[in-house]
Amino acid sequence: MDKLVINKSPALAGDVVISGAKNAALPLLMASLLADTPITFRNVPALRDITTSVKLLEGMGAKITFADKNTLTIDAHELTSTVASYELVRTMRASILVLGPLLAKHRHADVSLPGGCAIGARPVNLHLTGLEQMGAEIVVDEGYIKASVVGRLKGAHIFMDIVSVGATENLMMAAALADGTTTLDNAAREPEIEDLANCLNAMGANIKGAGTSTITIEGVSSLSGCDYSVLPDRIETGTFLVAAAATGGKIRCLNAAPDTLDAVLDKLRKAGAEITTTANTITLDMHGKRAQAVDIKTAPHPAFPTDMQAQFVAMNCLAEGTGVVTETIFENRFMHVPELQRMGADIQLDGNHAVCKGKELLKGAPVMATDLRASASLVIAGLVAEGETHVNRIYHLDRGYEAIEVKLQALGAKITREQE
Ligand SMILES: CC(=O)N[C@H]1[C@@H](OP(=O)(O)OP(=O)(O)OC[C@H]2O[C@@H](n3ccc(=O)[nH]c3=O)[C@H](O)[C@@H]2O)O[C@H](CO)[C@@H](O)[C@@H]1O
Ligand SMILES: C=C(OP(=O)(O)O)C(=O)O
Repeated sequence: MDKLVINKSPALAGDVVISGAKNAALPLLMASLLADTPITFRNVPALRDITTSVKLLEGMGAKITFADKNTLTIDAHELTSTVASYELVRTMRASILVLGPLLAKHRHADVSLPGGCAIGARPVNLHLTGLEQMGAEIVVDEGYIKASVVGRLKGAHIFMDIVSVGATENLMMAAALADGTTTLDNAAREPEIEDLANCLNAMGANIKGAGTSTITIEGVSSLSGCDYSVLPDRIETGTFLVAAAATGGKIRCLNAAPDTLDAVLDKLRKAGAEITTTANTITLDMHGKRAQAVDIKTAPHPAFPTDMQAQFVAMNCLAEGTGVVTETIFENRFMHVPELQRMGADIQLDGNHAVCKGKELLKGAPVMATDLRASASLVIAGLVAEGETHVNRIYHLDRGYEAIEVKLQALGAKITREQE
């Protein structure tokens, strides 16, 4: 397995081109299962999770061709199987998103239960009860969700008592081909939900209200392919901005979507960054200053995203003052804290709060992380720590960041990828 070797780096400077969003691309790829004709996706990030999704869809009989590393065409109108096996699902939880489309189009699906992961238990009860409300018969047997429906799924009024990105996406895709109208209440409002709705509408669906907490889907009898460009990755963007802020740098993110990052940009401004935006660029300038520690509380969009929490913890560790970081989405999302402590960070964990006292100095160390954003936070810490940091087991980082070391090198970071 590869590792990243990082040395204390100068203030990051220059331009970085943002990739398409992992969390938009994954549901979009699964939505191709609904289409009767080929669908082309552009701005698809070259990531391990995309490779896994391609394997998953190909395993079901979909034909997939790449025009280049970020453009692919999927023809999934004829499938040979409706099974998503444990081997693939366990490496990527978003595989659960094949359930709604398979059920809606092919009327049955066997999808491995994703199981827990490093950041929490992550149950899928809302996905299942929503589909049951639409008429699906679901049993969980030998670790598999075995779902079927006689005839078409039926539109339903579904209230979700927890805001869930994945459940909203799965149910929206299922409802697109259902018979009648579905209303999703207390729906997630993440930009990736809007991106999926936009693509489904381009395929012929009739979805209104995506991006608000009530989504109405008028089912249609068939969907066709289209040509769709994936939304820019707001979490990748935020990660580069925080890396620049932690190093006192000045960077410009190109091909970004500033509108999707309000809560993150607000916190960066509070940390002392000067931020300017155009329609698709974000410039951050710390004017060489050390960041101020900031308080963060994660919550569903449009509040502060849990996927940016770890990166801000890393920044707070070297900032001026004390920042209290509160995680409200996942019960175990402080895996980066013990590793940052090994680098000398002063962080006190108290339930779902991490109290980060900024220090003048962190020291490089061998570290590793068991989830994606925790790994990103260790990379940021490595850029500002004295000496050498080895971020081991970067499997997770490769799930969600396209060529992170290449993009950081171009900004002046001292980072290389080596064999462990
Ligand atoms: C591929 C993708 O888009 N992943 C994102 C998605 O994950 P994902 O869609 O898995 O996250 P959810 O929004 O579903 O999870 C939010 C909370 O709801 C709970 N829950 C969820 C479903 C359910 O049936 N029952 C239930 O209790 C979860 O355990 C969690 O505590 O949103 C998360 C929250 O913004 C992000 O961190 C992930 O990066
Ligand atoms: C938690 C994340 O992803 P996933 O839902 O794919 O595990 C993430 O992107 O930070």
